Amino acid sequence: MNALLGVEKLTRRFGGLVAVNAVNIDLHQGEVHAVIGTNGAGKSTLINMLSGEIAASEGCIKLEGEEITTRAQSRRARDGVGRSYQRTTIFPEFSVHENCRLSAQAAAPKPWAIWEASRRCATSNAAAEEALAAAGLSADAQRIAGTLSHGAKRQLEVAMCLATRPRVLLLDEPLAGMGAEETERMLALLTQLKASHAILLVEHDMDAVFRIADRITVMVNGTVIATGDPDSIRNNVEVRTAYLGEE
Ligand SMILES: Nc1ncnc2c1ncn2[C@@H]1O[C@H](COP(=O)(O)OP(=O)(O)OP(=O)(O)O)[C@@H](O)[C@H]1O
Repeated sequence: MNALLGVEKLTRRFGGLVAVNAVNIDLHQGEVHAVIGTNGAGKSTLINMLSGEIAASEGCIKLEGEEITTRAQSRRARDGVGRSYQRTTIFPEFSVHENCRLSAQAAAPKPWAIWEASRRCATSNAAAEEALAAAGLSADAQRIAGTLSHGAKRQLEVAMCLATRPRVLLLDEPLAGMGAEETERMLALLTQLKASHAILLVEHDMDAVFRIADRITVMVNGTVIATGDPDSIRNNVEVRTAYLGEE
């Protein structure tokens, strides 16, 4: 099966530091592909290059076989690459629904075309409602976003990403700071979403990663040292030594 998002030899340098070094990674619809690694391994830099937030120094990114390496972030979002952030990015004074609608509108082909506002609004409203339903937040649509629990805020971020109708979801630590129950809810959501999306998951919660991931890529100092299913990664001697801290 062809990758929805394919990455070849992707590299990013910051001055003399090679933060991401010739990384190859394939994301397929129907799979949660987790990227793990110690602090500073290059995981966020990798996501930032895939979403178009920062430019690659070298290498190639293809969406359904078409090269998008130098495409602007806004265009990538329209083309189906959606992302969530490590830190909460919601507007706390706005309702849950408004947060999603704004996200949908920002990803619309002409977000600045105010003379088309009502038509755009209808489209964005529909996208927001669909996204809230998918994320299990419909009942909270009219709540002020800032009053949600931490876990529900992270779910809202995923919903905001879904409101842009992506095919690829790039999720940067969606479980950070969550309690056990919130974690379960998010894992159930990701399991449901993978049927129709390719998901890249950067996450420090190893129990969750090994439970939910179909494929795991391990990075150390910018370089991929292993990729495989959870069992092969668990039993990989290099990974156990370099990352899981075993001799
Ligand atoms: N804008 C930047 N300028 C200079 N160096 C940077 C920049 N962004 C990241 N780095 C460096 O690149 C390396 C990789 O950082 P990155 O944030 O991608 O790691 P990470 O695996 O996401 O870490 P964490 O798990 O702590 O979030 C680190 O050494 C970091 O200090």
